[in-house]
Amino acid sequence: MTDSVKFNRACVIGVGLIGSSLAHAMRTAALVDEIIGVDRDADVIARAQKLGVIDKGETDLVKGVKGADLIIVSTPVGAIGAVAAELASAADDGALIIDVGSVKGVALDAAKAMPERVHFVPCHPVAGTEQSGPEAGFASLFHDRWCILTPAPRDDDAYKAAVDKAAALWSGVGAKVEIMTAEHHDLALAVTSHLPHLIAFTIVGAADDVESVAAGEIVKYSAGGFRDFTRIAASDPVMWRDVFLNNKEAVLEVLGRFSEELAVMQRAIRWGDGQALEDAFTRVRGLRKAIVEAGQESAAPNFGRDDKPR
Ligand SMILES: NC(=O)c1ccc[n+]([C@@H]2O[C@H](COP(=O)([O-])OP(=O)(O)OC[C@H]3O[C@@H](n4cnc5c(N)ncnc54)[C@H](O)[C@@H]3O)[C@@H](O)[C@H]2O)c1
Ligand SMILES: O=C(O)C(=O)C[C@]1(C(=O)O)C=C[C@@H](O)C=C1
Repeated sequence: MTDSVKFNRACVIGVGLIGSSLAHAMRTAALVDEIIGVDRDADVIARAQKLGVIDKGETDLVKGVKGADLIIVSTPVGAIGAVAAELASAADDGALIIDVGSVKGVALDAAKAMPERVHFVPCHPVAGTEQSGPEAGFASLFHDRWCILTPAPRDDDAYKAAVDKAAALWSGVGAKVEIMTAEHHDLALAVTSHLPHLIAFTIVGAADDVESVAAGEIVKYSAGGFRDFTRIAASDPVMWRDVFLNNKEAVLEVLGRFSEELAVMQRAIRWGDGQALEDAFTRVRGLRKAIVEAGQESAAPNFGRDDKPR
């Protein structure tokens, strides 16, 4: 395992929340000399440059990645395949390519399709917020958070070294690194991230549909639980559209189980079965305790981080 790592030129493709956070974090940790931003939106490039997130910017990927020894694909998941296909010929020999997508099956397919001269290591930092765009990024986003790597099945030494380098990069920005298969990642994250987002989008939508409760009342009485759901439901629609389209099977599997549990609750409420409700709530309360003890809970609303712009 490589202990420390340093890049000459990083190219961040998709300079939004995660791309700009990684740019800030790499700069803070002195892991890179120069950062080039590539985004399909020229306005994002202009804003990122003004904020000092990137040194130079480009809307043309082929020009932007020239000379980069590190390429970070931080676009929505639905764009990873097409971006990787361009990188197959545009990236310099020996370049390390990572993505940060929330679904790993699609990134693994892209990594497998890469020529051997470049090294694509799929990554997912399990850290984020409901905000998007270059203004939302901050250097400490990845501190003490997990970053999951799902490497391609390549056993040549150059690829193994690239996986080590990717791990060292994430450690260098404060993350804890874990390696697993893309399939396992996508099922685990369907449970811990994708289904919760789907539920939040649905709950907030359902509240909006209850015509006899005025919108003003929803705002007025949103002090606790519902307010937390509205934060999650404010997440980027394009990002989440792509997550659900690209992790269809795992999400449908956990959604099926959720629906069964919900039906059990519905039945207990209908029949006044207090014991069933109490037993179910007691069982899940233990999970929250375990998460807090493992230090994985975040103190909303600003995650306890001083440098997070709000
Ligand atoms: N937001 C989170 O909490 C979070 C956490 C971990 C991982 N992720 C993953 O990180 C990735 C980026 O998410 P984000 O929240 O930073 O999104 P974002 O909307 O803040 O930024 C995405 C950027 O990508 C650009 N883009 C889109 N398609 C492009 C293309 N084909 N070529 C170049 N640029 C393109 C957009 O213009 C935008 O600036 C997603 O894959 C997401 O699943 C997000
Ligand atoms: O805290 C939040 O706002 C998040 O939604 C972050 C979160 C998550 O579900 O935990 C969202 C998507 C990612 O792929 C990783 C992290």
